[in-house]
Amino acid sequence: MSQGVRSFLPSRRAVVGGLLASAPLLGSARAWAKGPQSVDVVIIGAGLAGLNAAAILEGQGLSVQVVEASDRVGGRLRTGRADGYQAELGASEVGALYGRVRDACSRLNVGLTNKGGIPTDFLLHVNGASLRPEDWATAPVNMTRGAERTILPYILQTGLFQRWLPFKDTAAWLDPSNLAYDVSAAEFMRAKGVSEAAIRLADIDVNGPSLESISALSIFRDLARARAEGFTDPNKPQYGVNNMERSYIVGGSDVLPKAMAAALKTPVRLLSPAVAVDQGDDKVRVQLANGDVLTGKHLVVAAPYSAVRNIRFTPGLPDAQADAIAGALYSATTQFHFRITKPYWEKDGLPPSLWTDLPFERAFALKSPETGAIDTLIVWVNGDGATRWDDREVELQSDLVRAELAKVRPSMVGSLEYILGYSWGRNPYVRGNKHVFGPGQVKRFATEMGKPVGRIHFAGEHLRRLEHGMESAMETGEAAALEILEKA
Ligand SMILES: Cc1cc2nc3c(=O)[nH]c(=O)nc-3n(C[C@H](O)[C@H](O)[C@H](O)COP(=O)(O)OP(=O)(O)OC[C@H]3O[C@@H](n4cnc5c(N)ncnc54)[C@H](O)[C@@H]3O)c2cc1C
Repeated sequence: MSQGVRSFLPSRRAVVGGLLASAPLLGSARAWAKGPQSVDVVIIGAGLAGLNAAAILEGQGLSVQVVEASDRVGGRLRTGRADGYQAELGASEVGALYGRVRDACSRLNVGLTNKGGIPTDFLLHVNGASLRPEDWATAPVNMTRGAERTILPYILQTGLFQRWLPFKDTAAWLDPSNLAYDVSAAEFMRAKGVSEAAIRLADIDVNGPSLESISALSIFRDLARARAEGFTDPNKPQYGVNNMERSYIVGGSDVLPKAMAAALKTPVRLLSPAVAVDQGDDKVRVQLANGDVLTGKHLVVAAPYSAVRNIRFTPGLPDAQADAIAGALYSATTQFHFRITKPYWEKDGLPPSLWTDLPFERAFALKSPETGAIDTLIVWVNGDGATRWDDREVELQSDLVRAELAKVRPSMVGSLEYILGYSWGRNPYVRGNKHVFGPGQVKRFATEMGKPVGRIHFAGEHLRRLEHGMESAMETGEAAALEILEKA
């Protein structure tokens, strides 16, 4: 971890620790009531960002009403449960440096475990041929060139960008000297002499719509953060088998946001999408889809900018915020969970997981940490690949996945039972897995897009500075709460 980050974190945590120490955090069980019409702070969105802001503000004696568009709290923490099977459909890995998430777990008696699904080796399926990773460098279907040929396709994207990483400090992505990297990642690769064949393969793993549409600086930002967390080896994939330490929430990721919501004095108002915001001199009015109006002295908008796009602001927001909202780019992600009923890899003698250039992209066969048996297959599609299928229900998409798997790997036929799936691109209140910057967007609005506009404050992972994932949601919720407390 860079010195800059290390020196930053304790002071922030100390401030919030002090605030939370006085917070009455255990609420009683209650029904989801309609709630008050007028409060100190209205918060739009009951993901970790909104819930953390609410906890801090309530802890300081302010009255808070969180409104949530969907029928549940947690946003991108979503645990599916079906037929005795528990599936994380959103966030699951709690990084070693997630101070705020870990702190919230410990205050709310939410358990963490280090036991998660254990990854297994990949079979490659590229340009119509199946092959083992050890045969990749010399395979005729390997169309990459020169030194690229020795880099496994699932390491190409992170491996190359990690080798080129121009900064190690997690905060440096906002340094004006790094704006030269705010260009299309694909263009950046071409300028480095990377072949079109390698760009095509690297695109499969990009956590953004595509390498063409995402800024190289956006990738460098994430890699600098992943590096702080222990992902330092460019020869290993970012997922699976590297040395990053992780924990998982006992009972499922959604246990944490549920506990955070239950600890609030005023229950979260579910099924209440905010549709319009009117800011006056001394208050902000928030109109919900059912016509109800809530009034707050302040507002925290803790919904993804992909959803904030559908909220009308009067007066209109300044250019930086308006541009950031209109241009917000999210990586679609769809997952399909299968129970493995027969060890298909014993039939064909090949590695259990699959990495492919086919529409379903990747299939992770996971070993149970309890039994050691390989019992789960998670098919995970990212970016434009996921968007391509998002015109149909996930159940229909799962039929396509099964048909593709059968073509590539006949031994899988009759060995898998589909349990459940989820498309984040189809969720109208999120529209993707995470926010990324397009070429030129860091320069255009990264430093301005989260600044308060009068009584309106912004939070959510899209405004992350030093952190990522769940921790960034907590970080930005905390920042919005502190902005309001400084004024109150
Ligand atoms: C598949 C997947 C895997 C991930 N894996 C990890 C991981 O392993 N580790 C990690 O740290 N992070 C991971 N993440 C990222 C992490 O989940 C997010 O960074 C974090 O949860 C975002 O929190 P948030 O509060 O900013 O937004 P959200 O969780 O999206 O919450 C925003 C809320 O606002 C609501 N909303 C939207 N519009 C309105 C409206 N008009 N009115 C009222 N409410 C509205 C939404 O319904 C939602 O509940 C993953 C995400 C996904 C999708």
